[in-house]
Amino acid sequence: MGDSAAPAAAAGRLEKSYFDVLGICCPSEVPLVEKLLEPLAGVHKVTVVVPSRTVIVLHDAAAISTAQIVRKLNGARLEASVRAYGGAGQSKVSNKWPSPYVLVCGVLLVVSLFEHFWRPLKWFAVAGAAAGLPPIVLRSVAALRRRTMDVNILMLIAVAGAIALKDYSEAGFIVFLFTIAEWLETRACGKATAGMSSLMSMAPQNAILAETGQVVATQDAKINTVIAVKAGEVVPIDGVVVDGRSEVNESTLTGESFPVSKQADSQVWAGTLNIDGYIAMRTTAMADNSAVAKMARLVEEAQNSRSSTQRLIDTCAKYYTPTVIFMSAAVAVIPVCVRARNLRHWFELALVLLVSACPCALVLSTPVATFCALLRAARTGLLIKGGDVLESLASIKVAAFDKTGTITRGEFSVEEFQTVGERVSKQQLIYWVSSIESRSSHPMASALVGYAPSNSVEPKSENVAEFQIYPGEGIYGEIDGEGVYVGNKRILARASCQTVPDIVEHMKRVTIGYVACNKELIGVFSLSDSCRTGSTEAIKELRSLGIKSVMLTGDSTAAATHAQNQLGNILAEVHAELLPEDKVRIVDELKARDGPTLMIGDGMNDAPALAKADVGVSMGVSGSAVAMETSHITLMSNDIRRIPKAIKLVRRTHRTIVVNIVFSVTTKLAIVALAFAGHPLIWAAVLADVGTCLLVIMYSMLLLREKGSGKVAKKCCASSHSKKHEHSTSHHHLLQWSSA
Ligand SMILES: Nc1ncnc2c1ncn2[C@@H]1O[C@H](COP(=O)(O)OP(=O)(O)OP(=O)(O)O)[C@@H](O)[C@H]1O
Ligand SMILES: [Mg+2]
Ligand SMILES: [Zn+2]
Repeated sequence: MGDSAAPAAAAGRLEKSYFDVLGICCPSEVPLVEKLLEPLAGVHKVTVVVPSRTVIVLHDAAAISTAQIVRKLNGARLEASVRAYGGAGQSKVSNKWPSPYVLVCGVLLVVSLFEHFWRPLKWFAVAGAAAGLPPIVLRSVAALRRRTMDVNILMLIAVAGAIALKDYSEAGFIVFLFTIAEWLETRACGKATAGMSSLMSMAPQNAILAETGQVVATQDAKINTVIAVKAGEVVPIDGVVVDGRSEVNESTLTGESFPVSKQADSQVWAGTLNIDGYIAMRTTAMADNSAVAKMARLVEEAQNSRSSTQRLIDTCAKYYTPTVIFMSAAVAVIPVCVRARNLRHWFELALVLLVSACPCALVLSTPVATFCALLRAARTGLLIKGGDVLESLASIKVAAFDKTGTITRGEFSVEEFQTVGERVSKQQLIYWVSSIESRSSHPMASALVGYAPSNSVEPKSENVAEFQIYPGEGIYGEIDGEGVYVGNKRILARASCQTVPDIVEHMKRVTIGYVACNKELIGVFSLSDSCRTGSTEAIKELRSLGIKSVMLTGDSTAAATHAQNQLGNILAEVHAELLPEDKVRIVDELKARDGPTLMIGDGMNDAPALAKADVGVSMGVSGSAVAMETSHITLMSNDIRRIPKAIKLVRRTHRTIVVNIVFSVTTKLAIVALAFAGHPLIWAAVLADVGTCLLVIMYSMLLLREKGSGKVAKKCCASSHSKKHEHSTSHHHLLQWSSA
């Protein structure tokens, strides 16, 4: 909400409000809602999310209030209500029973079934139809006033036609089927809506100030406010712990339910649960900008980016309805003009065609499935940014992984640290390196900064001047009046340093860093990192899905090969010593050679490659906002096993959509074919229309259900144990440098 408000602040306060609109039963109501709201003064943008029956309105709060919008929608019998930020979904619960209209209609219809015993009972069917009609009539009138054709009007014509043909029980059945199916659809969609709103209401609405104990609205809390979170409470805003320690369950964000321990300086996220212990935390974002709020916004916006399949369907539907209505009119009128025999038959055929003009099941086939898949993915800690991404993800052939921070943990430890030559003492070298590195956010930097205190050195980033980053090489900074370069072999060339040392055998497994000053090598260090738990599993699973995995890294060939060995040589290709632009080039080559390519990176200097790939996945909830926005998918947890899972989910979604489309098209065709073949059954046409709609929704909902879940084996990759062993032995070696 805050985001969208910012640019238009001058035009008054723009607000994004959510409305639950139960009356949206068919995509054909979308234009109705748009036509209703868009002309209103103060309304800037209207978004209709059919699967969750939500209308999102961007409006100027000063010019038009939410109450006015609700009144407008309810004027068209759309059963709208405001959804409060946080407190969503209650209105859905009241839908346990169908409306009294439907119930009365049903009872009267059952009574009329006994007309064979007593003829006058047939009038009960008419009464039943009349009982169920009022909501349909009111909505038809509303639609007519807006000059939009909608399903209510089609149904009304069908009922009128059936009565004109003196087919009273048919009329009653049409009304009953239509209204009961509508209720069932609402109920079915309720689950999806509830899931969506639980995503939006994960963070509590109030926060407690740590100093005064005062309760304030989360939305009003400023950045750098210290708030208190007691055991059992949900963290209201993103922030950093300043005091206390506790275990936090982050499953709402990451989908992983094991507790994460937090102490001073740990980051905590809004929407996560403080299990035990009291923490005081300093907020680092406004409530609207917390990771969870962004996540909810992204899922909701994903609705707007329609896949190509859906665009195709929408275009077809646009021509389909008028064509069929025109045909139906022709079938009704022409026989009358040519004085054909059996006018009744032609009239029935016309009515069947008319009812079949509603393409709702086909139009719903993609968005409901997409919606459920996006929601399901979000619940397991995977933010997918649009329906179109689902489609590309389903056809991925190659997965390119960044190494540091993606396949490996990105948590380096300093193995060895040595001076070269006599220019500086080890203490001074550590001081220089750690101070310069404290300006960098590279995963290696934090290891080097953390190495200083253990050698009784305090890094001073304020003493560094002219700091510079050379992507894929290293960094430069001036300290104590000296220009110091830290980085890989490439940085030595930049530092015009002649001496390139040989590397001894045991060093070939690790990442080596060089320190140069005044065209001279003054130090070397080695860092090691280990593979993430589950990297091997993830890559194996991808292979079983027919997807080839490759590694793209800026690190040395030695370190890359070592990681490949740790993984048991399951990567099809390893490319090392790459600059960010090399990664882009290789992604391009992979796309041309092997097909649709997925790129997974930690988003820092991988951003161009992520953007180039067909699907870019960025890692981590802590990833910068930019990374989250440029990638197509954000992995909220760092578990890359979510990738093969996501691919399975989207492939399943793809199958669901195909089934939906085939099913809804064939039923419609069958009914029309049957009618032309001499069996124009109006009630069957209505049943086919509302029934397929309902089945499409329910079938898509199955995507929300877990399939063989909850069994994420917490297996450690076997090689990580042997790796630890190697570390301890390598400490005993001394570096032998053959520098001149
Ligand atoms: N701040 C830094 N301090 C020391 N060395 C650095 C620093 N930044 C980069 N380097 C060196 O440059 C190399 C390439 O860096 P780059 O960020 O492109 O890749 P990476 O993130 O280490 O690896 P990957 O591409 O697998 O994520 C690193 O392996 C490291 O040797
Ligand atoms: Mg990286
Ligand atoms: Zn329909």
